[in-house]
Amino acid sequence: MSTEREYECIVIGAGVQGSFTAYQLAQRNKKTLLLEQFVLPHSRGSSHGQTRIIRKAYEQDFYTHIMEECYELWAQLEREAGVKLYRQTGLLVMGPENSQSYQLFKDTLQRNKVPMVILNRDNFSQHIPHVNLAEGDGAVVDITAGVLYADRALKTVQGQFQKLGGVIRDKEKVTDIKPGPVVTVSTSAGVYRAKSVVITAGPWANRLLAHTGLQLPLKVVKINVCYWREKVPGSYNVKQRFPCFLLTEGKESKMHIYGLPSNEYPGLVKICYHAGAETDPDQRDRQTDRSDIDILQRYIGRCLPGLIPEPAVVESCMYTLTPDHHFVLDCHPVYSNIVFGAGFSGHGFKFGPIIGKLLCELSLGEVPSYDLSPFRIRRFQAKTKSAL
Ligand SMILES: Cc1cc2nc3c(=O)[nH]c(=O)nc-3n(C[C@H](O)[C@H](O)[C@H](O)COP(=O)(O)OP(=O)(O)OC[C@H]3O[C@@H](n4cnc5c(N)ncnc54)[C@H](O)[C@@H]3O)c2cc1C
Ligand SMILES: O=C(O)[C@@H]1CCCCN1
Repeated sequence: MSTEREYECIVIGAGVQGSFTAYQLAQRNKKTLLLEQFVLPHSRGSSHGQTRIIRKAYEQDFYTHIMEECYELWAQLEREAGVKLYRQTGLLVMGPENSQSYQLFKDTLQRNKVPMVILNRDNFSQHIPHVNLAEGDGAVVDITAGVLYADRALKTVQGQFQKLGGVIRDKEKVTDIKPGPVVTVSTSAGVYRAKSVVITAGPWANRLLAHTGLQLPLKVVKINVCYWREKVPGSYNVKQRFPCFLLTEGKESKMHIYGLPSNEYPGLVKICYHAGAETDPDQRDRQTDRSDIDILQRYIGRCLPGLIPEPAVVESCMYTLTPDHHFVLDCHPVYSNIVFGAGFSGHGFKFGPIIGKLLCELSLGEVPSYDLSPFRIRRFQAKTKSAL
């Protein structure tokens, strides 16, 4: 086999997680191949679109802790590539004052001394114009939060990987993985071998893992990415310092509604529902459920009076959900040189740099920089079907 087909590591899937993993490996001077089934860039997975929220506000300390270093890694990439990837806007968290979820967000921010502001009913509209705070809701702002320029970030990290000598082969679908001390990876265009393989296939994770005899309890859902028109252009604009926002569990829904200031499409504010209907990732566009849009319309009509409660643009994206909505970062239980990152459950983008670092460490057999117990597959126990 020629040396172009032999690598120290092969990463499968060039979304945000695979791209950062490949970049980390190349930074460690590992000869790395990044394989992608579609022509890059594409909009058929989970990492496309112009914007994503970055925040330290979480219900669990472990995410807030990891974000400390993650912000630094984003800034490092910005400096290295000379590109702006992050814009600070703050994140407004709103939710029933007495609910567990809202209190957890607030407590985690306070306990971890994240710069924050607690708003009360009297000063709320002064700070956040054009938003009606629902009866009984509390409001707190994570000052550190903001927007990541997602498409630009992906292009940047892939470019830096290539500058370090990394190889990207797109339009090459992985069709088989043969485990062993050296792993053999077959694609639609050839056969490659590597000491280790990292699977970061997003919604297709279980398709790839099936080749290794492992299945994870993952559910793929389609998200309708909705943009809503401002009645007065600029009212919710990033330049007016309108923040990202997030609703914790409320009356209307068990999950969150969230939004980002108008930015990428002038006059349009991105507001979505944090849940969707199940889909086959290859049949995404055949899933036409719009019940989330009804919920959004009702919320916007009630609480965001400066928006026309009819979506102006609807795009599509997918979440890959785990039962507890925490990520999966682990080594294969039988083949330790096969590593995977999956189930990012609609909140993984901001963690890209650190997930890349952790998957790189796992694939090199190193002790990971953070305690991975919340992310290991053993938490699923009976739900992890293994044919092994
Ligand atoms: C609407 C929406 C809003 C979100 N908002 C936020 C947010 O505000 N903040 C945040 O942090 N996160 C957010 N997320 C979540 C975040 O975007 C995802 O967690 C993240 O993009 C997942 O990346 P990934 O690399 O795991 O998956 P993907 O981006 O799907 O990448 C997997 C890649 O693997 C490739 N692949 C699959 N099978 C094969 C194969 N056989 N051969 C070769 N290649 C293959 C796919 O084509 C794909 O490119 C949001 C997600 C959505 C959908
Ligand atoms: O990861 C995030 O920050 C957002 C929060 C709301 C749902 C979508 N993802």
